[in-house]
Amino acid sequence: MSSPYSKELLVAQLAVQRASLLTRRVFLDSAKGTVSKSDASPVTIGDFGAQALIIAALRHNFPSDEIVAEEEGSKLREDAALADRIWELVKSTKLDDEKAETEVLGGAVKNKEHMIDLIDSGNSKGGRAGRIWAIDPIDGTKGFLRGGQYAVCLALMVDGDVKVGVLGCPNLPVDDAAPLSADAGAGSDEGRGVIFSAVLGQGATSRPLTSAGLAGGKSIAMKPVTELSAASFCESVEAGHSNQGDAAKIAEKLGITRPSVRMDSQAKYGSIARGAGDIYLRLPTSKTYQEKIWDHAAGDLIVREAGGQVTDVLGRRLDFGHGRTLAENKGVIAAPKAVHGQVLKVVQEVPGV
Ligand SMILES: Nc1ncnc2c1ncn2[C@@H]1O[C@H](COP(=O)(O)OS(=O)(=O)O)[C@@H](OP(=O)(O)O)[C@H]1O
Ligand SMILES: [Mg+2]
Ligand SMILES: [Mg+2]
Ligand SMILES: [Mg+2]
Repeated sequence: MSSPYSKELLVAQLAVQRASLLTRRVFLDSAKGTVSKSDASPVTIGDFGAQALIIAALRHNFPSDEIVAEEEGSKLREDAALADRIWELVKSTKLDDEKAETEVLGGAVKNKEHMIDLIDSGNSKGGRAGRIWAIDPIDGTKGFLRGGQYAVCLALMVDGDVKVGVLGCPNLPVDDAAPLSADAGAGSDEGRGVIFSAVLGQGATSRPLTSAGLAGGKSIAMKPVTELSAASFCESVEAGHSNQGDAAKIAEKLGITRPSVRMDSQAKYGSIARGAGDIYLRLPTSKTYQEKIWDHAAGDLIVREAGGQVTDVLGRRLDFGHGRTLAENKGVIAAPKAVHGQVLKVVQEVPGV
């Protein structure tokens, strides 16, 4: 008998793999078709194209599941040139493995109109009931534009609980033992590109990102931390996304002398899950910003399945059942289970956090 969620895992991994290949093509292109959204954050043809390919694969396999995705298609109905560029990418990005491409992912998207409809269909409100997929087609879009790390993120929640999580990180080293670094390889694919995945209760894995079918996976685990002072921690690149000043105070109180590694996207969760780094701190910068579920769902499960604990700054589990946002959480602390309590205690000693 196959293990629970084996089909969901296979589809999610291949969908993330194909979408990651699309984003890689855009990453290498100097014209990324960037437009500004209503909240002034950027979105590119890579974000739209990756979202279309992932939703196409989900609709083919799980037509009645709901989907919460970051992007929407309205801009593409007003901007034909932009839609054309995305369509060129979407129709020409395929996995080399014919069986994976057609039998598992369902092959090519029919036409440009259908592509826009697919992009628009990730508009579920989310919630605590039923099967809901969360998609961030490019997490760390600012990093993607800067030449840094980014991640293609997909998670399945069932009744508000994350069951499957997959992260495609095209710019992280394939080697799980490579030290944590802000270096993103400057566009060279040599030795780079990894897919992290996890199923609840079944552990976490990493595998190389290839253009074929799925490459062999290896089990990953967080590194045991015996001395917190020797730990490495990572945080956001963007100072507006995480309070870097408070993080520095917390590191100092923990006796950590190494500077933080600033890395865009959920690549941070993947990096600590495989023991390249130890702790991920995301400290609120505003009282009103609500974290989005697609920015955390896959990473939360991958870290927990690799032996970590993930909470907010008040020590509460991240609750993905409140809708499109983590409305009842503030910030994120991800660390190996054995030291999470110590880190949380120090976080709570810093005034204002
Ligand atoms: N104010 C504020 N506070 C916290 N987080 C915010 C904020 N604004 C945006 N975002 C979200 O941050 C996502 C990028 O992830 P990171 O912050 O981990 O990476 S980065 O280093 O900042 O690029 C980014 O994800 P993408 O939009 O997918 O790039 C945003 O959803
Ligand atoms: Mg994001
Ligand atoms: Mg995004
Ligand atoms: Mg965004």
